[in-house]
Amino acid sequence: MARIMRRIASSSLVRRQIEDLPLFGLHAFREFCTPGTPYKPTDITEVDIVRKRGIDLLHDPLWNKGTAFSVSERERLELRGLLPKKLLSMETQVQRLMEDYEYGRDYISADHITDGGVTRDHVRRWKVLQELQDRNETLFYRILLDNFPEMAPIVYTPTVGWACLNYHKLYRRPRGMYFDATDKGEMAAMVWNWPANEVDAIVITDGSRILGLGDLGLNGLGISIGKLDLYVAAAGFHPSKVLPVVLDVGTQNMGLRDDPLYIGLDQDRLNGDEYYEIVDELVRALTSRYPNAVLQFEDFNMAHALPLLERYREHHLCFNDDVQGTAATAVAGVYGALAVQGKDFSELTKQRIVLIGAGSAGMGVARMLALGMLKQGISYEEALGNFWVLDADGLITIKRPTALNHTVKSFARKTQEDVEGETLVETVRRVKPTVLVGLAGAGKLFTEEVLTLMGQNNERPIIMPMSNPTHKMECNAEEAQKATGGRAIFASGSPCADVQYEGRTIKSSQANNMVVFPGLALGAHLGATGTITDKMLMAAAEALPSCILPEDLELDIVYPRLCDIRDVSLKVAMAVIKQAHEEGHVGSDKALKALETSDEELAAFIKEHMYEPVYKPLVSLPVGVLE
Ligand SMILES: NC(=O)C1=CN([C@@H]2O[C@H](COP(=O)(O)OP(=O)(O)OC[C@H]3O[C@@H](n4cnc5c(N)ncnc54)[C@H](O)[C@@H]3O)[C@@H](O)[C@H]2O)C=CC1
Ligand SMILES: CC(=O)C(=O)O
Ligand SMILES: [Mg+2]
Repeated sequence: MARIMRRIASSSLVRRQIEDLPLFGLHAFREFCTPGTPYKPTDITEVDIVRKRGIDLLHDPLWNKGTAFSVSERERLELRGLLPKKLLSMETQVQRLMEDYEYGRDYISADHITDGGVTRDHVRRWKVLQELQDRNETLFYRILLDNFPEMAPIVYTPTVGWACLNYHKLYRRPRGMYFDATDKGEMAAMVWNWPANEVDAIVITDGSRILGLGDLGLNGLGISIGKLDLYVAAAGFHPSKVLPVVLDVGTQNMGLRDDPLYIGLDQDRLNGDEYYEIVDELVRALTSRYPNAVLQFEDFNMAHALPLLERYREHHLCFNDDVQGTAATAVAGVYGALAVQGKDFSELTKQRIVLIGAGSAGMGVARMLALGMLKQGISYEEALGNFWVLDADGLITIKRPTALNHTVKSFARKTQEDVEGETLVETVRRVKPTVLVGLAGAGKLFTEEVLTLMGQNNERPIIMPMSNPTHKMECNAEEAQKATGGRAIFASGSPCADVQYEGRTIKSSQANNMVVFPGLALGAHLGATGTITDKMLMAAAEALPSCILPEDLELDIVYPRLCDIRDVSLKVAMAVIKQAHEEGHVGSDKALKALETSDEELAAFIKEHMYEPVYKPLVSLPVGVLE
C-alpha cells in the first residue's frame, strides 16, 4: 500500500515538475547539462538502469547519490521527501567529505600508535572513508582516485593492516563473501547469493598471512577488500563487478579465537587434503559462476601460496599477488634504481643481491630478478650466483640441514665454505651486495650496522625494505639515509616520508605491488588472456620504469608517481596485453582488433572499459525538459 501511495504521489509530482524548476531545476541544469543542450531521448544510452526505488535506492551504495539526486530522479525513483530538498553537486559533496576527512588532524595526536603500527588519525580517516564507501561508492571512488597518494595508505597498507587486526570488532555491514570450512558441499549454491551476474575480478584470501601480521583468520577479508578498492580506483574495474572473498578454514591465532568478539571459526586451520579439497570447491564454485573473472590469490601462507598457484594457473585466469605481483614490482624497482644511476636494464646482471625472507614473496622476487638477468644475457645458473638468500635461520646454503622447498633450494648457495646460517650482517660484510631486499615481515632487520656497510661498499646502495605494514618494514627511509650518508636509493613496502638530510630533501619511493596488480589484472581481463605467464609479468615490470618522469629520476625516485596511477595501470595493462598477444594468449576479438591497429587504438580500447566515478543519470528525460 505504501508503495502504491508513493507512486501516486510521484506521478502527481511529475505534473508539477516544470513548476518546480525555479526551486530545483537550475542547480540540476548546471550539474548535468551544458547550458543550451538539454538531454535528448538519444541520451537514453547513457542512463544507468536501476530497479531499486525509494529508501532501498538510498541504502544501496552502488547507486546512491545522496543529495546529488536530480529533480526528475527524485520524482521518478520515489525519493521525494526522503532527502533534504537542496541539491548538491558532486564537487560540493566532495568538499563536505574532505572537511570531515581533514577535521581530526588538529586534535588527534599523530604520535599515538595503535596495535597496527598506524596513528589514531590514520584510523579516524579510515573510518571516514569506510563509512562513505558504505553509503555512496561513486563518491568514495571519486575521492580515492583524486587523492590517491594521500588515501592509498588509508584504504590499503599500512592502515588496512590495522583494519584486518580489528575486523571482528569493526564489523558492521557485510562486504564481499564469507565461506568457511563448514560450508563444504554448499559453495556452488552459495555463490549464487552474490547479487551481481557479472564479476570481472575476485580477490580471495584464507587469512593465513596478512601483510606481515601473521594468521588473522576471517579478519583477512579486509585485505581482499583493500586490494579491490585499488582495482577500482587504480585500474577502473567497475565497483559492482569486483568480489572480495575470505575462505575461513580456522586459525592458529589463539588471541582471536579466545576473543568473544571474533566472528570466524574457532578451530585449528585445516591442512593437507582437507584444505585442498575445500579450496578446490570454492575455486570451482567461483569460476563456474564467473568464468571470465581474474582470480587473485592474496596473503596465503608459504605452505600454500605456491602449491595453489601451481594447482590452478593452467586452468583459470589467476595469479598470486604476493608471489607474482611483488616479483614484477621488485624487478621494476631495481630497473628504476639503475635508471636513477643512468644505467640500462643490462646492468641487472652485474647486481649482487642479498634478500632476507625466503617466503612466497621473497622467492617470487628472487626468481623474477634471476629471470630478468637471464633476459639480459647471462645464463640462469650464472644469475643464481648473484643471489644470497636468508630466512629465519640465516643464510641458506646447500648445507642447510632442514628440508627446503624446490624454489628456495635452487637459490641455496652452492659453497663449501662454512657459511650456512650466517647472519645478515655477516653476509653483507662478506658479499658486499649492491642491492638489499627485505621480505621477512619481521621488523627492523636492516640494522644500522647492515645499512652502514651498504653505504661503505656502494656509491649508491639500493635498499628495499619491502615488508608491510610500516612497523614490519626492515628499516625506514630515515635510518637508511642516515647510515649511508644520504646516498641510498630507497624504496619501501609501505610509504615512508621523505628525509631531511644535511639541508636537502631526499625522496623515498614505495615498492608495493599496487603498482602492478591493478594493471596486470586489467590487461589479463580485457585481453581475455586465460593465463598470466612469466613473460607477461616481466612486461609489466619493464613498463614501469618508462613511466617515471625524467625529473623524478633526478630525485632518485624509482617508481612512477601515484597521482598518475590510472595512467600507470593503463601502461601496465597495455604491456601485458601486447606480451600476451606475442604468446598467442589474447582471446578477446576486440582486444585483437585494437592490438592489430595501433598502440593508440589499444590504449583507447582499454580506457573505454575503465570505470569513471561520476554520477550518471538514472532516468531519461523527454526532449526539452531540463533536469
Ligand atoms: N611490498 C610488497 O608489495 C609486498 C610485501 N610483502 C611483505 O613481505 C613479507 C613476507 O611475506 P611472505 O613472503 O608472503 O611471507 P612468508 O611467511 O611466506 O615468508 C616469510 C619469510 O621470512 C623469513 N623470516 C621470518 N622472520 C625472519 C627473521 N627474523 N629473519 C630472517 N628471516 C625471517 C621466514 O623464514 C620466511 O622465509 C610480509 O611482511 C608482506 O607484507 C608481501 C607481498 C608484497
Ligand atoms: C602488499 C602485499 O601484498 C603484502 O604485503 O602482502
Ligand atoms: Mg599480499
